[in-house]
Amino acid sequence: MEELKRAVAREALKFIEDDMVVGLGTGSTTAYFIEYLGKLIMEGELEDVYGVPTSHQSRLLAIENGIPVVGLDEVDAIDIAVDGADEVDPQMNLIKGRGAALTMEKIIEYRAGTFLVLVDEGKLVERLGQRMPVPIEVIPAAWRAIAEEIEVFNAEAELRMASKKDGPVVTDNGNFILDARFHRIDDPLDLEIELNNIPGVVENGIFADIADVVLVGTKDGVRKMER
Ligand SMILES: O=C[C@H](O)[C@H](O)[C@H](O)COP(=O)(O)O
Repeated sequence: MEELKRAVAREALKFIEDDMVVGLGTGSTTAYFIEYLGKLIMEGELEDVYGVPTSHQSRLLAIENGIPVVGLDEVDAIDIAVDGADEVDPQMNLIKGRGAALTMEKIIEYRAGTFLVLVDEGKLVERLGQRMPVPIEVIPAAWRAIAEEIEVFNAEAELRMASKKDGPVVTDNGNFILDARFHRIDDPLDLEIELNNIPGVVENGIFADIADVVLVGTKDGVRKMER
């Protein structure tokens, strides 16, 4: 599994050129990409490349690996964003947010000229929600009211609890995460919009219609899905 992640991360380097501003995703797959990108920059193979992190994790990793980091409000545009995903359907709609970084990820990836997704073949599903719940970032005071409201969508939502801290996971933005299991997601784009209409929802982990290229690591090599 780790080898498949490394393979897609290496392949993603082919999309990076001098003078690019690169959105740096969050998670274990992107961590390899950040490591390899840093190496190319440090060796002088790539020049004037800047990274815009999507989380504390990617910011720390970028600094550690020698990638110059800038904030979203310091750049005119993002040329490409590179990130992992938790599920990918045949239309390249995604579920993201296992690492609770979905809000900043979506803000940056929505604005990128190209959004490149890196997954292993185990993440491919026929229908979103088949394996993973949809993470929803919520304002803390509203978590219970939103969890109840989500039942209208034929789903059960659970407050995500932390493992190395007592109590709930707190996102980089100071909010809580609800993990919502939907019985069936027929229209990802529609559900993404509907969930964001609930007051107190900051963002949700359905990324419909924004991925441009998906690199899939398989035992037989890296496969490319494209719009
Ligand atoms: O919040 C986390 C992100 O959406 C990750 O990009 C996603 O969970 C994939 O992570 P990994 O590459 O570790 O499977």
